Amino acid sequence: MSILVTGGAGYIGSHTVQALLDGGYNVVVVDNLTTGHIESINQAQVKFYSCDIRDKEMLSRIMREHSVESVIHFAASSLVGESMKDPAKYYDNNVYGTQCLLEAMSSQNVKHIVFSSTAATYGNPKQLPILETEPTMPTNTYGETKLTMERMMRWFEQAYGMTYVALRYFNAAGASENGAIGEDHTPETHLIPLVLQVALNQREHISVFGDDYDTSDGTCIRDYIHVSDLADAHVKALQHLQDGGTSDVFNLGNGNGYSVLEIIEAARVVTGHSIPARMEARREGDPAILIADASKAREQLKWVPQWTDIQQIISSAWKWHQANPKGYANE
Ligand SMILES: NC(=O)c1ccc[n+]([C@@H]2O[C@H](COP(=O)([O-])OP(=O)(O)OC[C@H]3O[C@@H](n4cnc5c(N)ncnc54)[C@H](O)[C@@H]3O)[C@@H](O)[C@H]2O)c1
Ligand SMILES: O=c1ccn([C@@H]2O[C@H](COP(=O)(O)OP(=O)(O)O[C@H]3O[C@H](CO)[C@H](O)[C@H](O)[C@H]3O)[C@@H](O)[C@H]2O)c(=O)[nH]1
Repeated sequence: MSILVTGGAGYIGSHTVQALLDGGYNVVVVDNLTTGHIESINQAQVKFYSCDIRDKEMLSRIMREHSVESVIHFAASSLVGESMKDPAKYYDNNVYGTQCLLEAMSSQNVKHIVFSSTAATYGNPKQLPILETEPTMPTNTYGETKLTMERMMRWFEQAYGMTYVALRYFNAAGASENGAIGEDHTPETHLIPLVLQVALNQREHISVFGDDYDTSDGTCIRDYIHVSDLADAHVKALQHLQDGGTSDVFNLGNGNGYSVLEIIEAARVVTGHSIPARMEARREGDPAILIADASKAREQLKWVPQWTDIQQIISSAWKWHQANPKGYANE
């Protein structure tokens, strides 16, 4: 029996693959390598297929050949800004891609799926910190497609009986403790790696997208969660389903909000670099504040994040970026 990981060569996927291997699982990865890196996969331990999730036939064949029992589904397009400019790409890759995956699963009688959802499903929340019961009103196409994917799973469960866990994560950050894998996106759009590129003198300054939000310092507030804690939550969610647990939705975050300016300041302390910042216009689709209440995952999945300090999280990313200033291209 194997676990199929879609998008397993990506940032969060590769860390989860490592956590699954550490947990003794057989792992099969499918990834079309649009944003992922083959170097992030240990091919001696993992069966890797260069495959697009929209290729239903190939997915079905892989599931059959490897007696796939459950799926962990990361493969998606996931940039808020891009999703506002190219919504068709997001409906095609995220919604249609997930439909193909679920159809392949039902054709092969694969029973469980753990799925990457996002805080972007909430939009601008009315209550903070955000509980899973908060209304979902996405402010961007990316969040809308993720919500559609969640709903699709609910209907597929009713029709075909497969159970799912949707993990709504907040902002992933950091790198593996042993320094083997980390975040490498081209182009990079995420705040922490961009700030660290300034510290590496690869960029002259960090742009701050809007300082006129209704927050303490006017910049957006996010809840940053370490990628290894996310990986651990996936293994726990998988075990929940394998143990007969019901389908559910869980937030994954630390419950602490940091503004863009606070992240830049924390990175100055970690790196010792002045990290010049320049105020710019708002980025389309950005909600002002996203902070998780993840007590449900703590209680029901027994998930306990280990990386709760923002300087620790940034230090872990800094270690990776210093050792791999060009990402996986270094190797
Ligand atoms: N990074 C975050 O802060 C964050 C927060 C919330 C949710 N998420 C979600 O987590 C998941 C992983 O995010 P990430 O930051 O690791 O992204 P990533 O881009 O590093 O990883 C995505 C992987 O999926 C692959 N992929 C994309 N489309 C594919 C397709 N059609 N067929 C096969 N493979 C495909 C890519 O090549 C890549 O390896 C995404 O679904 C994202 O929406 C990320
Ligand atoms: O150069 C930059 C980059 C980002 N930001 C700001 O920093 C904050 C964080 O932005 P990121 O791009 O790092 O992350 P997002 O909050 O946009 O999105 C991330 O977290 C979301 C959930 O909260 C989604 O799931 C998504 O996949 C993931 O990219 C935002 O306010 C953004 O406007 C800047 O000011 N300057």
